[in-house]
Formats: sequence, C-alpha cells, structure tokens
Amino acid sequence: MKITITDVHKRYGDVVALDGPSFEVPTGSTFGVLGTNGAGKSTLFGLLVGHDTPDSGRIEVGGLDVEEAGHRVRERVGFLPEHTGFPDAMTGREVLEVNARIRGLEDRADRVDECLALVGLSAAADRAVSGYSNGMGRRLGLAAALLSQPPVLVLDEPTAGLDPRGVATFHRIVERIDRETDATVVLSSHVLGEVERLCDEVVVLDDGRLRAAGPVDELCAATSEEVTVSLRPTGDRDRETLLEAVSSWGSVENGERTIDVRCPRDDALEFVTSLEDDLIERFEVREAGLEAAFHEAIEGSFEAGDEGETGSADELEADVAETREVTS
Ligand SMILES: Nc1ncnc2c1ncn2[C@@H]1O[C@H](COP(=O)(O)OP(=O)(O)OP(=O)(O)O)[C@@H](O)[C@H]1O
Repeated sequence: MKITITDVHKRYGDVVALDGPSFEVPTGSTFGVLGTNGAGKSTLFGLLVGHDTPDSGRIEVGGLDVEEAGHRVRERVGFLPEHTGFPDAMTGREVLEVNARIRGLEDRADRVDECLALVGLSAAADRAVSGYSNGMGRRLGLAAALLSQPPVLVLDEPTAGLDPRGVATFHRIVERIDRETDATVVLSSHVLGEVERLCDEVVVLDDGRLRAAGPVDELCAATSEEVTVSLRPTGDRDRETLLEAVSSWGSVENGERTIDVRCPRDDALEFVTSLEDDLIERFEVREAGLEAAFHEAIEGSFEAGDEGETGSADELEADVAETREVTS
C-alpha cells in the first residue's frame, strides 16, 4: 500500500515542526525516516496515522486521504508510537486481547499468543504491565501494532530501549515481513547501521524540511567524498602502532576486531599503500555508508550523483590490493 506525503506543514505555536516535505513510500518497501532530534519525525508519524491534522498539505495511505478517511486509514495501519502507555493493571495478554477486539479480529486468542511469542513476551504474558521494563513495553507495543497483520506498519524508534536480543528479534521480524508479505513498513531510527540493514529507501529530515531522499544504496554511493577503510591488525601488539599510523588520515574507530578509518576517497589508495605490510592482516574498502550520507544531507553539502575521482569502493580496494602486491 503506497503512501504519499505532499507539501505537509505543521506548526506548534512558533515552532515549525514540518516545513513542506513531499515524498512517496512505495508499496511493500521498508522505508526509513531519519533526522536529528526534533527534526519532525514523530510529528509526521502522528499525521500519517491520523492522530493529528496538518496545517496544510496532504497525506494519502493507499489512495485514502488521512484527513478525510481517518478511521479507514487507522484500520489499515499498525502503529508503534515513540512513547507507549498501557493501563498498569492489565496484563500484556489483556492489552493485546482488548486491541484485538477493537480491531474485530477473529481467532483472537491464537493471534494474541502468536504475537506474544513473536516479540518474546510469552513468559511474561500474564504479568501486569506495571511490572514491565521499558524494553518489554516496547515489545508489547510492537506486538499490538502487528496484531491485525496490517498492510502498513508505522514504527517510531522501534528499537529504542531494547536490549541486543530484542533488537535482533525486531530485525528478524521486519526482515520476515519484508520477505514474506507485501506490507509497507515505515520506521524511524537513530541507529543508521540498522536503517542501512533494514530499509530499501530513506528520507532525511532536518528542521521539518526534506534534506535527502532515495534508495539507501544510491544515497550511500552518492556520498563519494569518503570511504571507510577497515583494517584487521596482525596482532594486538601491532594495534597501537597501527592506530598511530592511521590517526592522521581520517576519523578512526577502534573496533573489537578491526580499525575503521573514514577518509577522503581520493586519499584511500595512498593511505593503505603507506601502511607497512606486516601491520595488517587484511583490509577492506567500503562505501562510508548511510552515516556519511546522513551527515552530508544535514550539513547541506549533499549532492546526489556527486562522484569522486577514484571510482567505487570495490574498484579502490582492487587498486590498493594491486599496488600493495607490486610494492611488497
Ligand atoms: N505537541 C507539541 N507541542 C509543541 N511542540 C511540539 C509538539 N510536538 C512536537 N513539537 C515540536 O516540534 C518539533 C518536531 O518534534 P518531533 O517530536 O516531531 O521531532 P522528532 O524528529 O520525532 O525528534 P526525536 O528524534 O527527538 O524524537 C520539535 O521542535 C518539538 O519540540
């Protein structure tokens, strides 16, 4: 089910929460809405699910105008808000049963059990939600959104507050929805690696405005100014020497297994060939990815189709490998 956002404006007093973004979410896609804090993501989601109305502009879900047909739109959309609140005295199972009844679901008990299992809450199903942790509350919210197997899922920061297991479970659920159904999933997240993994397309909002939009692959490839060079040190003893050697080439992330250096694309060849052979066991050159695309979009320097002189990360990696062979 396609979603169309056209020139949507929303203010709260003096605060401009949305300043005219327009974009389309294709049917069946997993779509990421990115942005800094206060960029307007939750406001947009609130309008999308008909909890609030725009000052001007139009939002359509599957051809239905949200303002004109709010009730019918809500039937089609499963929503996980940024802040979930459930009646304290109810158990997790009761919360889902009430939701299932409101949605008019048949075989309610089975579907409730299924959703509890899906989000890993079966064992806690009969405990009062007042005793749930924040992460458990998020999982229950997700289960509620999934209950009716809606054609559209809108998930506001679904993994915020989840433990690593909860995050992995959530990723599996979204990947399965993507693989096995035609549902459209719109999600926001500040974890760009997660968005890169799950989403086909993204938009980047800042101060309520659309700063970038497009397929994740294309946005990542277009931010050609930088690449990430990932180096595997030969041994722990060499790690310190290697860290010193790479420090002037770009921003360095000292990971558990690799040292990742984000550097200008045009410097990558010289950089890797400058490193002594016995310091690194292996290397890889990757597009700097969504993180670079995000920052470029926010900082205003993003231009789609902007290509560096030295070609793709794969080509660069091959060039470096060849040069290292020749010089070693
Ligand atoms: N009900 C409200 N009353 C007044 N201002 C609001 C209200 N809701 C949102 N805003 C303001 O609108 C702007 C956009 O807020 P919104 O919550 O949509 O951002 P967000 O991108 O979801 O942020 P975050 O990533 O921090 O959750 C912010 O400046 C916020 O303070």
